[in-house]
Amino acid sequence: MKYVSTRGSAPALDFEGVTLAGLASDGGLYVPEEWPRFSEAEIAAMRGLPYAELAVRVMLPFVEGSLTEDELRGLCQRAYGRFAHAAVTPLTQFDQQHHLLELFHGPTLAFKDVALQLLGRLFETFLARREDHLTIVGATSGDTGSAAIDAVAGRAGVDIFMLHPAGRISDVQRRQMTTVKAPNVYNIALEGSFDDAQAMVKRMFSDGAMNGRFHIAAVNSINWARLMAQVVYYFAAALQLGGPDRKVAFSVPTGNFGDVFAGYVAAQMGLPIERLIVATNVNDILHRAISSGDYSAGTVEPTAAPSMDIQVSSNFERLLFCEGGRDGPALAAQMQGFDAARAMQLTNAQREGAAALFTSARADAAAMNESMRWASEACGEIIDPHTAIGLHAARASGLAADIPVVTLATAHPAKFRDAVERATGQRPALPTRVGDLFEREERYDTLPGDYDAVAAYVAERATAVS
Ligand SMILES: Cc1ncc(COP(=O)(O)O)c(C=O)c1O
Ligand SMILES: N[C@@H](CCOP(=O)(O)O)C(=O)O
Repeated sequence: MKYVSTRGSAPALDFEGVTLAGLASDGGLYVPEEWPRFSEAEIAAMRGLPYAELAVRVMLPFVEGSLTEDELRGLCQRAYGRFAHAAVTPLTQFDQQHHLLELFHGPTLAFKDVALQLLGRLFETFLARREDHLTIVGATSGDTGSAAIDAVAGRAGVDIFMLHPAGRISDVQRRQMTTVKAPNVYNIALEGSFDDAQAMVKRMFSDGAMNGRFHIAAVNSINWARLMAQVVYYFAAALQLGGPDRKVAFSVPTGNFGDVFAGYVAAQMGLPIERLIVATNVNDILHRAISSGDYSAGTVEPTAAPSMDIQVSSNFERLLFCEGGRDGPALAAQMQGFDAARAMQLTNAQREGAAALFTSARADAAAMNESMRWASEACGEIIDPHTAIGLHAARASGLAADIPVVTLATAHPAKFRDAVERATGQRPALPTRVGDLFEREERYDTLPGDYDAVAAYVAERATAVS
């Protein structure tokens, strides 16, 4: 399997190459040269498989040439062995039509664990084959950071520098990162928004001075391996609800467009999907882009669903590439225009291509709170604010009653206890697997929103490879 950059001028790489590269050298994102496709019979034969085995079946075509089936199986068994639920991503039911895919049974209580538990092990496997040292630089609005740190803390050959927007994530999210003591973990509270942090991470990949000395690597969803692992749970849910004989819709709380793009990949691989609903909070650039073609970034507004407080959504570029005729140079020009103006219009092909599978909805604070209350009062389920936004969009979707709609539950409600308590009057308890989070000492540095300050901080602490 070869991977190409969305901007057309970086070299094509194999799976090992893209996993270690993160962002492509031309600033683009890697996507498979073509989508592997399963027949209906092949998908039907996946019914009833344990999660780790399903993961092997779904991901094998993507790792071809870099991992054997047995190597992939060993990695999946170890990664998913750490989940607190035997089904890894269990499905529960709200009512006749609506279902909840619980993605928060991993060590750090959010869907990010599904991919990052695997990615940490992929790094370890590939590093064992070469003399190298990775300097992971990541940006987080709260959940990627803790999942990535859990996945690589204490591992040889890796340092991780994680930037979060100072004061804009929940106390549980912050402590899950800043109380980790491993010497290879560096937490930076950045004065600015998640978008500022993400822009700095991308800039570091194209900074010759940093790249020349360090092997900069990515744990954000710019790294293809993140999305690949997330494709699996779309298959898991659809198979339980009658797929491939029956179409299923998914409602996905969205920020960086990674999770919902994984659903798009599942559809390209042959999984019958009726609709992918892109659910945003008031930081609604993706809702505007899908509904009217207007991709223009405003100022980030802090909300009670902070992990989705994102305006510049990195994986949207992957969709624009795939639905815009896979024309790298044209997309590079379009993205340069966006970088300069922070605004662009989708082309007709991009709009129409997206409209074939995606719809969107936006939830403000009132809608989000009403959704948490409905789940609690009508169904006895406590859900987190991000999931509530997905559920709001699912219930507003107007899909025919015989189409099952699965809302992705992207975080455990205890990660956002204050917001959940405000909406429902109930304060979710932290699961015992996160231990004595509030007794542990925190360790992090605060830096100004200035690229040079962040680059100097990393350069002083990272391990040079040349
Ligand atoms: C809890 C939670 N829900 C939803 C999202 C949005 O996912 P994505 O960025 O893949 O669209 C995030 C962060 O990205 C998150 O942490
Ligand atoms: N919501 C995310 C933001 C980063 O997204 P990623 O999927 O690109 O890593 C977070 O929790 O950090």
